[in-house]
Amino acid sequence: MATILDKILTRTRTDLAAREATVPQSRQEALAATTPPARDFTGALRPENRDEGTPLALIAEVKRASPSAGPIAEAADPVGVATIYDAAGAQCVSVLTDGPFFGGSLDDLKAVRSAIDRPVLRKDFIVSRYQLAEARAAGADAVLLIAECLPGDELAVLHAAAGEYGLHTLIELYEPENMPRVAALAAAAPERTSIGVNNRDLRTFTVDLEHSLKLVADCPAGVTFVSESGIRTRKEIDRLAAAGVGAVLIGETLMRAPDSAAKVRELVGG
Ligand SMILES: O=P(O)(O)OC[C@@H](O)[C@@H](O)c1c[nH]c2ccccc12
Repeated sequence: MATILDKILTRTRTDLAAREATVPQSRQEALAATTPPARDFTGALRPENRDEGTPLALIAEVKRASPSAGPIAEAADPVGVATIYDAAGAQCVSVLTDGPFFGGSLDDLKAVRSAIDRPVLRKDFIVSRYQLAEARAAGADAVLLIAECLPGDELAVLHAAAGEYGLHTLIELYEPENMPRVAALAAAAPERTSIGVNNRDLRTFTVDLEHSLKLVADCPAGVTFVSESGIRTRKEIDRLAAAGVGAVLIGETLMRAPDSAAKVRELVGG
């Protein structure tokens, strides 16, 4: 049975081919080369760059909709949301740029990047070098690479290519069997790589925080471990922090909060 991830990847490849036919790779490369340097996404998550008493770092996500939740905040203004995250003290901002399944766009990312001074992550399903050039050309400071989407040496190839563009990488995994190759890549480039474990099983959409609590033990020293998805309460965050989780990636809880600044402070405030 085709999982949601299979469906997303099929669509991603179709849309990518269309973009490549309109704006050639060479053009994206040229745009990327003239984009102001990337901000230090990986460094921003480190403990020395957080206020005293903050349990861990926050990557706050701009997310209008998702396959698991349906519409979340379809009319949300990405710049307005990101500005609130920034002012409330999130260390980094993640912007979904997938259109068909998450209602996002590269224009959202561009607008957010120029409105705030925090590092910005392009959250998408990256399967080719073209998308890396495109990310940097749009101003992204970091990209998500998903181990389950990049079998064999594809993950290592794109991770190296991201480095060439000056992009930092958040490497995500769900399947524990992917941890060894993810950990090896991160340990070899800890200044530009973090590891994220998704708590959401993309086959069933079930969320289980225990998933990252189990895998944090396998994170190499000096690499920030990010727990992703389904995080709702300060209690959960304190528990993750106590287990050695260095950062959390939160979308839905913040997007749905009537006062997202207050929610940021409640979740990660000192
Ligand atoms: O909205 P949540 O449950 O807080 O989750 C955020 C983030 O972890 C989730 O959006 C996500 C994690 N990995 C992904 C990969 C692609 C798209 C989205 C995601």
